Amino acid sequence: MVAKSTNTAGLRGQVAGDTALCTVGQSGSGLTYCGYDIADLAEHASFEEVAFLLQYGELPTSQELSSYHEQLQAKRELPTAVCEILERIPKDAHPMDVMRTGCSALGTIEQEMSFDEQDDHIVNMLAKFPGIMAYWYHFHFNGQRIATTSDGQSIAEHWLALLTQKSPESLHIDTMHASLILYAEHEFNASTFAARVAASTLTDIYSAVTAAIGTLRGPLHGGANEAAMALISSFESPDDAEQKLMGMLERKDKIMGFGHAVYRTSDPRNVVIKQWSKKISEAVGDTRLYDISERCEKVMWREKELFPNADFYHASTYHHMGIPTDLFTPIFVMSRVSGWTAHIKEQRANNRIIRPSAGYVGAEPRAFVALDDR
Ligand SMILES: CC(=O)SCCNC(=O)CCNC(=O)[C@H](O)C(C)(C)COP(=O)(O)OP(=O)(O)OC[C@H]1O[C@@H](n2cnc3c(N)ncnc32)[C@H](O)[C@@H]1OP(=O)(O)O
Ligand SMILES: O=C([O-])CC(=O)C(=O)O
Repeated sequence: MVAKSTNTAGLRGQVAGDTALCTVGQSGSGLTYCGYDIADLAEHASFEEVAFLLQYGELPTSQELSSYHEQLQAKRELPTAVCEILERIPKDAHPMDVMRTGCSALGTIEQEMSFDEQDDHIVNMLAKFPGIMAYWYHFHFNGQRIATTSDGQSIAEHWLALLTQKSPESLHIDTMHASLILYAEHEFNASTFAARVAASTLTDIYSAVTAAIGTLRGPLHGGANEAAMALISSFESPDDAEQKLMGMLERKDKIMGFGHAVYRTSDPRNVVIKQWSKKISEAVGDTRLYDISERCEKVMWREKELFPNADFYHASTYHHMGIPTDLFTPIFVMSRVSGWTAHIKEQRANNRIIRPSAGYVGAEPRAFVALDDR
């Protein structure tokens, strides 16, 4: 007899393994990395301190941090072969596909030959991902072969310097640090789980990260920051937003940047990125998108008890920093690679191949029918 559906859609709420890296929603809406509250990290730490924490389990001393900075800076330059591959990717490719291909290409040229080298390759990806995005972007949109090194001390500053080809202002650097910290890690989210599944086969670190990038790309996951931008920019004013949102909810449309698979009442990253969105909007003297976003937040809670997730206020924040919309999700990659690779290390340290079972809901056993008799 064929079994009934186990109805475990999305594996929601099921514990699929252990981690020492992160807790999500333990007190309803809490988020910690290695025991540290996200609000403290976002306020007091740099992204490099957080990346080090995830990679090694402890916050760095100042000596460890300067050595980490030096390692990261030393690895920024892209191999010529990677630049050549980036030049061949079409201009109309989605930048997330560029990140996926860039990561994969890097892994063919700077291969991980042994797991003993994993920490070097983690630093390599953290150092080079901004350059991969910026090189492809400037080659295709500005006809320039940029240098993928910069004077930028941090990954935040380096990325902004490569993107804008000028020294970024300190408000933008601080905002980018906070954003990269908020996006760094989130337990067994879809892309991290994909990375762990890949890692559990004992594949190389670039293959596992490539799988994760492809998974983050979708609009139900990391791609929601771009989709949220499309949403808020389709509204003319807060009143227009309210009116149109009501229609969308009636049609049962998905409202991008709202809701979460784990959090039930709020996403703790929202309060932080919302503050940065307000600051940046005020700094550019244009709070229209911020006001529209706030009205969306109010309507969504009133109508559906749905709240903005980490992606929603990232849209107005990045937009007012002058970042093109389709580069939003690649920034998520530059950050989340810290979390993915920490999970890959953790999986490797205590590995068993991840291979769950399926509840079978197909046809009853039946006799084979020859081709001519069908
Ligand atoms: C960094 C990140 O990846 S955060 C997530 C980014 N993704 C988005 O913002 C996309 C929009 N949001 C969504 O699609 C969902 O909320 C997800 C994918 C994040 C979570 O999905 P689920 O765990 O299945 O959501 P959940 O079980 O809470 O859904 C409950 C109900 O609310 C509805 N709902 C959830 N989110 C939304 C939304 N954004 N807009 C409209 N309705 C929604 C669901 O359709 C469901 O309705 P139903 O019971 O009538 O089917
Ligand atoms: O945890 C999730 O399902 C999605 C998410 O918020 C993230 O990956 O940051």
